[in-house]
Amino acid sequence: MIQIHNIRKEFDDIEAVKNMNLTIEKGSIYGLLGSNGAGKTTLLKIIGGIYKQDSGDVFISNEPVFENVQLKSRTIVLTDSLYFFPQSTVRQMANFYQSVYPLWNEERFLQLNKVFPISVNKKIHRMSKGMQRQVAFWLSLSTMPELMILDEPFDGLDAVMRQKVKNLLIQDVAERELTIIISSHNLREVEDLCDHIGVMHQGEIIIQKDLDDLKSDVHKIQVAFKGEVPATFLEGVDVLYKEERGSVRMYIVRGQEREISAHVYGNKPVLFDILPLTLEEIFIYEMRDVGYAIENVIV
Ligand SMILES: Nc1ncnc2c1ncn2[C@@H]1O[C@H](COP(=O)(O)OP(=O)(O)OP(=O)(O)O)[C@@H](O)[C@H]1O
Repeated sequence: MIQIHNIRKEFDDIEAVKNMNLTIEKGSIYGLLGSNGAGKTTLLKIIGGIYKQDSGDVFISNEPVFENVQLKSRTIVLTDSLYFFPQSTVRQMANFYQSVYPLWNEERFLQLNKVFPISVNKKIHRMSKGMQRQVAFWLSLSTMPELMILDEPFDGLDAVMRQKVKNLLIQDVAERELTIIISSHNLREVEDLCDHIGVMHQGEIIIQKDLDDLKSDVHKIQVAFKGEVPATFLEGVDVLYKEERGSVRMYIVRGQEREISAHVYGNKPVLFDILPLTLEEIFIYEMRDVGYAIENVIV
């Protein structure tokens, strides 16, 4: 389990992470979303022990994270900039990982060559961006990590390879309780992978929920009434966003489907439809609710 208590991190005069509290259960896949500059990478680097927080505590399995060599040997942090030794081949990098990560699994490394069809003798710097990312996953998964921290991890991978990597990650979560924290702007990707979601904005977590609960808590409704919208209708709904298309109104509302439907029917609509939202839509509307302009996002 990862426990974060009241952490803060400042760069010069920017408060990148503000008084944050967060708990991530072992074996879960936690999706960290947020606007540009929200503080996601900073938070991930603090959890990965790369940055030290200015105040507060971070514990993984009850151990403090920063400068904890034991924990680092069971943690993989994959960011958008990958690092390999200059001129090294896959085999040479694998030998290095083997010397640093005590749980290195050579058998798995050899087996994964079927998933990542790259010669172990090939020099990594001569590979394409996507192939280098494949090598990063190949090496990372062979270290048998307990925690993987992934910042925009699928950039450069083709659709087939993305699916293969996702399957490997899910398999490790199911079979050996790997914990994954993943930050991505590709919300569709996060939607099929994650079980928990945290949304960051200006250094704070503004929403944190089980993904299924999050999706069952926000709905899109289309409704039309004979004449004006009844005041009693508007009083009983928590509206995140509204749009008018002639006499049909579209509302994004918070609440459970059954209660919303009962409330709308009570106001005698001439037309009513209720739909679930995608994670991408929920993100856009929730961000609007905290003042992040989306006028140009909705078309
Ligand atoms: N090394 C650094 N030095 C100074 N300021 C930094 C540094 N790293 C991050 N920041 C600042 O901290 C804030 C949070 O940045 P961070 O990279 O954590 O955001 P992010 O949510 O990952 O953004 P994005 O989605 O754009 O990648 C930003 O204002 C950024 O300019």
